[in-house]
Amino acid sequence: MQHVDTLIYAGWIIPVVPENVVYEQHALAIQDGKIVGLLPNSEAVSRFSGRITHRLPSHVLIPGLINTHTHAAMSLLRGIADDLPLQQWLQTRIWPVEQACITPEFVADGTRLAVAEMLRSGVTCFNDMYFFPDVAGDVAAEVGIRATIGLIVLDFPTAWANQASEYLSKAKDVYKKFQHHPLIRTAMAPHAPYTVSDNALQEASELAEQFNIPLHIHVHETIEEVEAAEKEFGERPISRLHRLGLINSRLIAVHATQLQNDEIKLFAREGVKVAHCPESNLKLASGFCPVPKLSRVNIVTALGTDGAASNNDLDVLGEMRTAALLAKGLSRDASCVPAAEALRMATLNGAKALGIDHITGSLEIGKSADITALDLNHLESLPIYNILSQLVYAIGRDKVSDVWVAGRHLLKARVLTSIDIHELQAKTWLWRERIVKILQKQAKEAAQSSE
Ligand SMILES: CSC[C@H]1O[C@@H](n2cnc3c(O)ncnc32)[C@H](O)[C@@H]1O
Ligand SMILES: [Zn+2]
Repeated sequence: MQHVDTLIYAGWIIPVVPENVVYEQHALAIQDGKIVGLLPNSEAVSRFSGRITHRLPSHVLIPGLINTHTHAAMSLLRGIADDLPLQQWLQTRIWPVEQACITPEFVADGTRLAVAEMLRSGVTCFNDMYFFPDVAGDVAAEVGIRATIGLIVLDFPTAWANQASEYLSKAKDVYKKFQHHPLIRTAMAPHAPYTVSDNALQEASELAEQFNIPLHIHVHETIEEVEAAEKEFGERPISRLHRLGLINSRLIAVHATQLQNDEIKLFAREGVKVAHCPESNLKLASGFCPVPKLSRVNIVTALGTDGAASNNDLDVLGEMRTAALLAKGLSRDASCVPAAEALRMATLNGAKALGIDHITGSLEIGKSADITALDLNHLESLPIYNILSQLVYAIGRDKVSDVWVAGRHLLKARVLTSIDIHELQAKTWLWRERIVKILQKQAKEAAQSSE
């Protein structure tokens, strides 16, 4: 009999690795934050005794979901600008507000709000890109969620830095700050080809190489982005990134809605990973990432929500469903992105994109106990013939009951254990008041300048 920290008896376990396997009546044993046993309940009873034991007979355990692209703190901007295309949304609505309200406090409170939402949606890891990445990393560490924090680079001044050289020097500091943290990693995060110069892109790429971390960038998000680059530089952004040395296996290409066949071949050859954000792309009418073509050539495609100001939620379970339905609808092939592939995109592929698939992304012995439990004993999720079908096509994030990150129970029967939600709600209401004032002032100024 082996004594372990936690033993979870479950109705079903979908480990993701091996592929297309569903274990019924199985248990997970956890010691020191890692999975040390995955075996039938009947055997677990005599092999393990848990200091804490959970009996979840109507639940399915899956690897914690991974949000491969978000701007966490933008949760505080949810709903301030809807029904606009990307550039209008960014330039006329989002950037002016960000210019007026971004502070370390905004990022701390916004990131905590996002983390609370993500944990309650079954997300155990997120890949962030936002101002004050040091603060976002501190919040993630304090709550106990796994995160890759984007070391942002832009070519214009913001509250975080004044010019590319300052962004790059702060990137080094933030990288060092989290270098040895067990849950927090970093990635270089130049915002997009249209906001970062050749020099800064190259330097960001060199730092990614030096630090051995991913490089995360919005690219080919819309046809307008590609056409503007062709007009201005006579070159498509991916070709420019290739010329500058950024097209390699560290690259997480976010959105990638405009891909020619030669670009897909290039991505496949170089091992580029794609972060597909179907709901943000739909809402901003940005276009469609060619997921079936990418999977045909084995490009790792993961899922992201983007920020809550363009999505407008951080629901990766919802993205799985949208990704599967969108791929089928666009290809007119119902077999495209089957449920198991959608789940792999939201788990293992996210871990692969972030270079942490040796740690997380599947429920395997030796990996971190990053686990999401969903309770299926509800009218909306019965009867159960096919658990994967239920997970991807039928249920919503409200069925997420429990979440563990590195064995730590962060969501217990839908209650967050490391966030004071009353304080968080109060702070969010205060931010709403401040942001409404900013919006009113900006609307007044816009009206005056158009008179
Ligand atoms: C450098 S901090 C991140 C920066 O990105 C902006 N942003 C949010 N969503 C998108 C998107 O879909 N495409 C491009 N840029 C986006 C965000 O507002 C911050 O300014
Ligand atoms: Zn984004």
